[in-house]
Amino acid sequence: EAVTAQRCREGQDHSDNLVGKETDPLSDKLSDQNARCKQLEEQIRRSDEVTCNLQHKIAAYEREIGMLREELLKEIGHLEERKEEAVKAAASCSQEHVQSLQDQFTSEPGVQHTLTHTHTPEDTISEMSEANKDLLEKYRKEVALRRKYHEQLVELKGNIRVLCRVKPVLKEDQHEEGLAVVVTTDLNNESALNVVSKGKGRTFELDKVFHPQATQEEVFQEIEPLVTSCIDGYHVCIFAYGQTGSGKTYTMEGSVENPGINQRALKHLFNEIEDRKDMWSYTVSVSSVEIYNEVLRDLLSKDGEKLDIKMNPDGSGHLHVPGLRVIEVKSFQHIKKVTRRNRITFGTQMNQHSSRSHALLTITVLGVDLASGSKTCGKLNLVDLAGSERVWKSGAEGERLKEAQNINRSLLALGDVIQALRGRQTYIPFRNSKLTYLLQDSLGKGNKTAMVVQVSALERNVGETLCSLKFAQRVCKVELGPAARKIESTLKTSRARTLSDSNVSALRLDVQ
Ligand SMILES: Nc1ncnc2c1ncn2[C@@H]1O[C@H](COP(=O)(O)OP(=O)(O)OP(=O)(O)O)[C@@H](O)[C@H]1O
Repeated sequence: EAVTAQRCREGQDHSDNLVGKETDPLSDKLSDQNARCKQLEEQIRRSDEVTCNLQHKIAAYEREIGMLREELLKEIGHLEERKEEAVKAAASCSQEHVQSLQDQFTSEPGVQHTLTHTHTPEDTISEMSEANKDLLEKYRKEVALRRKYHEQLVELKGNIRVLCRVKPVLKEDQHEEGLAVVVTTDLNNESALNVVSKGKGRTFELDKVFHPQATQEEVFQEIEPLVTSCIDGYHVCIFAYGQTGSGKTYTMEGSVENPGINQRALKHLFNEIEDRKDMWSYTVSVSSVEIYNEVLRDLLSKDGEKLDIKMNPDGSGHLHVPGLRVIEVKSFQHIKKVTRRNRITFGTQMNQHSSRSHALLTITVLGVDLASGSKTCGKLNLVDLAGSERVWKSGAEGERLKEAQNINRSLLALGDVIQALRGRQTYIPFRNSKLTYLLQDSLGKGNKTAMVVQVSALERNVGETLCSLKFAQRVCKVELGPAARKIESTLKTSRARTLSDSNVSALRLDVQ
């Protein structure tokens, strides 16, 4: 029995040893995994800390930008006040001077004789014109300072800005299905937009989001610095993107009572030109084209003449559109007369008055500095794109299908160009559509661009809203490098460079 018991104990020890041998590696693995988990938890904690820090930094930068902007505006206000004071002081001083001279002439005939010999009226006039020169010089310096601040402000904001405008729910939307509001803005964060789709929430970060009640003036205020840049000799492109009926035309053209970006930009442009007339002479000209089914038409010609885009035979390397009507305009009223548009519109299931063409209004501003004779050439492209909805949703067939396919193809080409810019590719496919070909000199390096992405807040449009916002985020991540003024001495070469640079990998893209 004792022997049996001894064997049993030995057997037990043996099987314990076996189990121990099998479980040892497992518990080692377990403790390895536990250590790894702890490491990962530590990493997550550190990443959270970094994210939190970055969020604080971003908030601080945004506050700083806000403060800088306020300071700049104040500074501009002060400069304006100082300019007015100086001009007033100079005017009253010269009046007093003239008055006292006249008094002396009339009251003391003897003085006339003395003055003729010691201080002639010509001397006085030349003194006064010297004083005026001084004032003009001061004024020039102030304007230059103002421009510098203005450029800093634009640089601070970045040279490709993606704005989003949420269309308010209108009475005419009320009778249809899918009326729940699924797109919301954030009161505390003016660059965030929340979209709920299939029960899931998603937040998009853009440069600026306008809530549905935002006014036309509020939208324009964001665009205004870019319009001013165009007078300073930059190439600027502002375009509206979004599904049919999302408010592109409302934002760009607006209504009679509530004009949109186009009219406000033109008014601003002519006001600025008037303000600078003592120092600069400007020539403003406009052209207007429509791209419908990949056919380019001149909207300023009587019968919408068909046009083509070609390389300029002058060897400068930039594009031109032979036969395009370019009309010189003298005032805001004049420009309104010549730009009456005639876009091709057809009804689709999405919107009775949907515009199925891309419309481009281009304003060229040539400036001559009266003092130095140097010249600038700015260009403002205002682009109202055709609806971005996917073909299947617009219920298109036959002609309409072809039309929708062309629209989608050109918007896709626009996306590809942006993707290529983002990816620092050596080849940028500008030629894949008439739209991108025409926008070539506004989308490459050295230009300033703002895209207003229009979205509907309603559930029934949520698929298109998500598509538009994804497109917007792609654009948002493209950095075009510092913008470049087009000044005449370097105009030819810089323009040529702008075009050819777009085709090489020299783009300084800072993509996240
Ligand atoms: N912010 C807004 N406030 C008031 N009404 C608006 C606003 N945005 C759009 N609308 C109205 O919604 C309707 C559709 O807008 P709009 O024609 O601008 O859309 P769209 O995107 O240009 O369409 P399409 O692609 O067909 O040109 C119009 O009646 C317009 O007046």
